[in-house]
Amino acid sequence: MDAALVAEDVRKRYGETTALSGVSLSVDTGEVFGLIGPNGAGKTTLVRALSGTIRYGGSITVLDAEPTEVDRQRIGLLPQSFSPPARLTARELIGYYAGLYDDPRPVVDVLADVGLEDDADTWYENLSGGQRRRTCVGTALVNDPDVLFLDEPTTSIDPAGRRSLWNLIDRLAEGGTTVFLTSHSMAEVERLADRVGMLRDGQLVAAGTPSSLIAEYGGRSRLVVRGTVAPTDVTDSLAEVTHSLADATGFEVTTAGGNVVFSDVTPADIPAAVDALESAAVSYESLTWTEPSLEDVYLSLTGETFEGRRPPGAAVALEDPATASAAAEPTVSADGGNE
Ligand SMILES: Nc1ncnc2c1ncn2[C@@H]1O[C@H](COP(=O)(O)OP(=O)(O)OP(=O)(O)O)[C@@H](O)[C@H]1O
Repeated sequence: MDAALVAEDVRKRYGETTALSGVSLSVDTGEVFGLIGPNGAGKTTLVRALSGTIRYGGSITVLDAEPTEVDRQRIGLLPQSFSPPARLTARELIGYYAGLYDDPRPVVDVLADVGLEDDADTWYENLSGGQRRRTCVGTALVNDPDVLFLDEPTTSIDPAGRRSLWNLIDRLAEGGTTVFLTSHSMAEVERLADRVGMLRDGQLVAAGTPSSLIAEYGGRSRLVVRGTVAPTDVTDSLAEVTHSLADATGFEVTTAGGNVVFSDVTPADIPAAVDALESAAVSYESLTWTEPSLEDVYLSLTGETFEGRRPPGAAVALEDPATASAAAEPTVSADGGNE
């Protein structure tokens, strides 16, 4: 497949600050590439370099041309911060941007794409934060771009609006649009991106499909048995019990903070673990199965933690051991993690 974007050894300094130090990547036509990384990692700087709005070192081609030479009709850019005139309506703003191109899309179609038909005639200053952001997304769609750069597109958009924007991005990609987006929402990137790049301190430290990154950096799936109590007539040591649980199931079993943890288990393995707990007469409060997610990849590559973060990946809490076998096919929220 043809590459729509190719970056080789891209470098950027702002005075003493190194924002990008040798980033190389390529994005295929029609691919959705998600760029993640901590604040200050260089994501916006890379979007700016790729979209031809800053000078940089190294080499970039977008649609086989240098970023500043590429036909602007073929590029759409949603910057991270965007401050249009406050007393233009959403319709006027999108119409203004449409007027910059020779062959723009009908403004009503763009308003429909971003779900603003009902608020199209409200001044920008009177729109909610999410409606404003959707207006801004609309301005990047007026020229039906072949390559679309979206720098944190869903910031301040509510869950329903976010989902409809995700569906829109899906449709654009299905139609052949190449999408390069940045996001702090791992759920968003996992949902949308064909491939993900992780930027840290101006360097691309990992890139691949979400599943390959999760397999490489996400850690292991686990069944956490909370509030465990060993059978006191046999032993009061949970550590001793773990040996019998490991022997009975063949899994690695450890203890952590009063919990028993089975590692590398699939949902189909849960009944065997429940049977082993019962045979060993271990009582417990609940079972939670977790699988690694992009969030775990992020955490492992940055060493950061998410405040108030729930356990990694899709979680299934099973209060009643009798229901454990039903967990072989757990319901997993597509929205998932932290936003
Ligand atoms: N115009 C500028 N002048 C000086 N320094 C800048 C400028 N733009 C960015 N920087 C610095 O470059 C580094 C990378 O910034 P950048 O905005 O690209 O990061 P980011 O990954 O997009 O961050 P965030 O997630 O917070 O949006 C940061 O240290 C930032 O302070």
